[in-house]
Amino acid sequence: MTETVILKLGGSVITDKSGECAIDHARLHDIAGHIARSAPKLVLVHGAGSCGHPEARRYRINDGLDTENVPGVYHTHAAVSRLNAAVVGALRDAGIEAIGIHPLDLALAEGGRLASFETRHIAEMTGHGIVPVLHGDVVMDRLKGACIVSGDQLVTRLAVALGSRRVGLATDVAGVLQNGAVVPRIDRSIAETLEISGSGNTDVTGGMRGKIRELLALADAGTDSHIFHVSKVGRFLDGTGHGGTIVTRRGIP
Ligand SMILES: Nc1ncnc2c1ncn2[C@@H]1O[C@H](COP(=O)(O)OP(=O)(O)OP(=O)(O)O)[C@@H](O)[C@H]1O
Ligand SMILES: C=C(C)CCOP(=O)(O)O
Repeated sequence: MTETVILKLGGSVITDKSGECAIDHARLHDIAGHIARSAPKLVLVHGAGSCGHPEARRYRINDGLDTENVPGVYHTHAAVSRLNAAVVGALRDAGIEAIGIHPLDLALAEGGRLASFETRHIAEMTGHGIVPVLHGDVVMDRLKGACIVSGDQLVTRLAVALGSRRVGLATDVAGVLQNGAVVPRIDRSIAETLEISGSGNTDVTGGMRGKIRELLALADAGTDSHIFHVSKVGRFLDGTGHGGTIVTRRGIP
């Protein structure tokens, strides 16, 4: 059986993160072309960038719901759903049988972590050549009312649920950087020695630090993952070198 590839497109690479829901349609067109050419069995996840992070921050979604911020559930979800429609549209224009899936509809969190997340229909879809396109989202939370679940958290959950061993995250940097140079492999002990911080733009899910936390947990569960510059999506899909970082459980061999 063909292996399922999980690819996350960072919000920073499909939107202009300094603006307000500024979608980079040219970039989406380019990425869709790479996916169409390599035609993997694929689950796509994307981040929110400027379509969701500004709303999540404005309505303080990660503080939990109170009497003031309930409308933020709608506004945050609407913003990232707009981006999801654009991603699905670009893929479909490239001839890919893509369909949008919204975590708000099928997930429940507890204290910011996914407590339940239905994935069986996603496996069915990939078996029929459909590319499900999920995204970081606002999700109802049994302890906080609501929270933001990042695309990075979804990636790790999907990889475990679908048994995927090919997990890639395309972002706006060449990989995890130390003094401007890519660190080719990191495990938990190496990560502790690096300066890994948040994003330079509005980001409520921890930027690169949040990403590495999720991916180290995935590595602990036995699956390595790859972080690379978005210009290397085609190379990741083809299995050729992407020049980025591999997050792994093992140290440098
Ligand atoms: N050591 C580091 N190496 C690389 N990037 C780092 C590092 N520390 C912090 N960063 C920041 O992390 C950013 C990437 O994380 P970010 O969350 O913005 O990416 P994304 O996944 O593309 O976006 P989104 O969360 O919207 O999906 C980089 O642009 C950089 O500013
Ligand atoms: C802010 C929202 C709605 C989702 C965040 O997902 P991420 O961009 O993958 O961190």
